[in-house]
Amino acid sequence: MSAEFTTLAEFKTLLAAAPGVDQKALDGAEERNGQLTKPPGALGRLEDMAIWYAGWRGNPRPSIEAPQVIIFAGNHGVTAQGVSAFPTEVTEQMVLNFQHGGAAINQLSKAAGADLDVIALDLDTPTADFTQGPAMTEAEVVAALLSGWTAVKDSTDLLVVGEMGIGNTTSAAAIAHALYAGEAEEWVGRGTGVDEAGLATKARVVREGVAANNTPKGLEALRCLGGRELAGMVGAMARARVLRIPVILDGFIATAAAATIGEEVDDALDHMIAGHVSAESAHPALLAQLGKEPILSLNMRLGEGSGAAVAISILKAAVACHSGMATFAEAGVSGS
Ligand SMILES: O=C(O)c1ccc[n+]([C@@H]2O[C@H](COP(=O)([O-])O)[C@@H](O)[C@H]2O)c1
Ligand SMILES: Cc1cc2nc[nH]c2cc1C
Repeated sequence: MSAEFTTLAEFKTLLAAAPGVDQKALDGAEERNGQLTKPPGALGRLEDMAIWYAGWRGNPRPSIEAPQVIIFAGNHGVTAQGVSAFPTEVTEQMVLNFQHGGAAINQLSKAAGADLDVIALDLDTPTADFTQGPAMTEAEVVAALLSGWTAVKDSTDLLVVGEMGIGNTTSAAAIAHALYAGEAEEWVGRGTGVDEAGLATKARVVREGVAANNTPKGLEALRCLGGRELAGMVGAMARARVLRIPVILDGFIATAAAATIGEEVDDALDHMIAGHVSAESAHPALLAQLGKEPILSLNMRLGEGSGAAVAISILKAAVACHSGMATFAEAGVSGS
């Protein structure tokens, strides 16, 4: 199959043409929700989640049978500046760990009944240090977007995209600073566990990176300040939109990646729900920018799609109630 897009402009055009929510299914799900054997609203946000899911699947009474978790891995030239508590080689070592089934995401995917795919993106060729200019060329970012685009299975009915990339909380902070201004200090956090000096270095690097790239916006922020694994996630999120597959967002890095397409196409994030708020200090502010309320708050800061993978079970519970419960009429229960 020839590549479906070869430039960022073509990618944006595909994303902008992707379908919206199925209003008929959404209305049908609302109506069904009102008939289920519970006081109105008694299942709280589970009700909203199930209706949202039904709308995107185009089915007022859906089920979740085939969740897919995809982890993208990439290396970052900006690590040369000393922005992470761990060395770059950990990215590749953790990819092997994912492949051997030894990481948290292996257990969390299994527990959620999800398939797990791991995609390592040119780990031997880190992106350029973005304090010196763009992290990626257009060809590089398009190649990573395509990896994500083609990784989503047609049969998937719920998608989690996660990442592994030493240094990528600095990339995500730089994207957030470029998109939403504020001070660099507000967007940096401890990542894998840097000390005070590391935090100050991260703020300097973010400030310099945003200035060196002339405060890029949208997909240019992804190209100039992101990394291959962020672009892989964006490609998969966009493909999911085309296939009407709902997406659960993971932590700080996944949310920053999503924000870049939110800037390009108004409603591009409507098929995405925030799985959790991570312990990375700027994640709450980033979620607020996107108007997303997280499902979980568990003080996690692992990445790998881990927080979103835990949230799969919550969404499954919501959809199971919505589609499996009896109505008042079916159960012979008196209404209010
Ligand atoms: O998902 C998050 O919110 C998150 C917060 C802190 C760290 N991480 C993970 O840690 C790595 C990046 O941390 P760092 O310190 O190298 O920038 C990367 O592999 C992420 O998956 C992830
Ligand atoms: C060990 C380790 C595991 C990770 N998983 C995601 N990011 C990570 C960073 C480190 C350092």
